[in-house]
Amino acid sequence: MTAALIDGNALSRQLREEVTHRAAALRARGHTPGLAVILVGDNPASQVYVRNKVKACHDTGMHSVLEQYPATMTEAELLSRVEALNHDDSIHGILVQLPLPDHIDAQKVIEAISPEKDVDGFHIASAGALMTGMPGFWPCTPYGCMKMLESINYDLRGKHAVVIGRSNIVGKPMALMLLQKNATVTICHSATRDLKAQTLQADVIVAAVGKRNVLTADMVKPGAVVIDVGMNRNDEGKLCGDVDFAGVKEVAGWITPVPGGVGPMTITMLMVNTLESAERRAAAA
Ligand SMILES: NC(=O)C1=CN([C@@H]2O[C@H](COP(=O)(O)OP(=O)(O)OC[C@H]3O[C@@H](n4cnc5c(N)ncnc54)[C@H](OP(=O)(O)O)[C@@H]3O)[C@@H](O)[C@H]2O)C=CC1
Ligand SMILES: Nc1nc(=O)c2c([nH]1)NC[C@@H]1CN(c3ccc(C(=O)N[C@@H](CCC(=O)O)C(=O)O)cc3)C=[N+]21
Repeated sequence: MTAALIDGNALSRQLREEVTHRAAALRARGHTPGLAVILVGDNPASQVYVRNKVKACHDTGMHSVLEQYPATMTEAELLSRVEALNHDDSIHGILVQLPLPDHIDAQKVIEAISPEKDVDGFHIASAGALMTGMPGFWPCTPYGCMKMLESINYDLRGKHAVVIGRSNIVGKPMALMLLQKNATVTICHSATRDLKAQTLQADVIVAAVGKRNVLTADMVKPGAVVIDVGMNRNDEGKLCGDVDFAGVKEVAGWITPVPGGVGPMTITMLMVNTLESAERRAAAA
């Protein structure tokens, strides 16, 4: 058996087309959606990601500003930039690219972003809204994974979902979203004793660890849905996920590739969140 591919590029194209239409409607009413991206330091991977985000804004007819600062920027300087963007009416979403240099407290910077503009969904208010089922921005990566499940009409009710990883930006919100759709959810992490015993029970597996080959074919129940969030480099320097794709695709029912899976969906959901922020703002104006 060979798994069906869930194509993040194709699904992104489809969703971005809808975003483009809704952004045009807002522009026509004088409310151009705007995203501000702040990058501190010169991490080459971060530079690629932020450029992709700015390009996605351009492609969907949204306004974007990219603010780049040297790694020597102080925390106080960064907080004052965030504060200025909180009050900038042309900006509906603020994203501070992570990781930040060690001398800056990332959580403090995230909490400085106005929750109305927290399109990353990292603010404590956004996390609380997700946990309690209140309206708020959902973190883009797990939100994109949910859209991928939706795209195959997957009914999560009563299914067993295993999330590997418990970070605040991927694993934990992923588990909450699956729970909200009535899955039975298990969260695994570095202290989990027998990962394979857990994943073999799963109808849906989300791997969000950051290590190659965390999930191999012997760990997957035939027909399961496998979503690979990981972004790693293999020995040849090529991008790869947490899943042994070649092996697992022979067992799984559906699988997401890396590249071309969750990565592009993350950027797409950032566009969706920014658009919705602008729509809310326009409705209140
Ligand atoms: N596609 C995309 O758009 C995005 C991709 N990513 C990628 O996803 C991956 C995860 O990111 P992120 O959540 O930020 O990473 P973190 O490093 O914050 O979290 C990794 C998690 O994996 C757990 N873990 C580590 N080793 C094991 C193991 N052997 N078995 C089970 N669990 C383990 C850790 O456990 P513990 O808590 O106990 O330490 C932790 O909870 C990375 O590769 C990252 O690059 C991230 C964001 C967006
Ligand atoms: N405040 C903040 N918000 C984030 O959302 C955020 C962040 N910081 N820091 C880093 C992680 C990582 N991340 C990715 C987004 C897209 C791809 C992506 O588009 N990947 C392409 C390949 C890109 C390439 O070729 O390198 C793919 O998978 O097909 C990857 C990773 C967002 N993150």
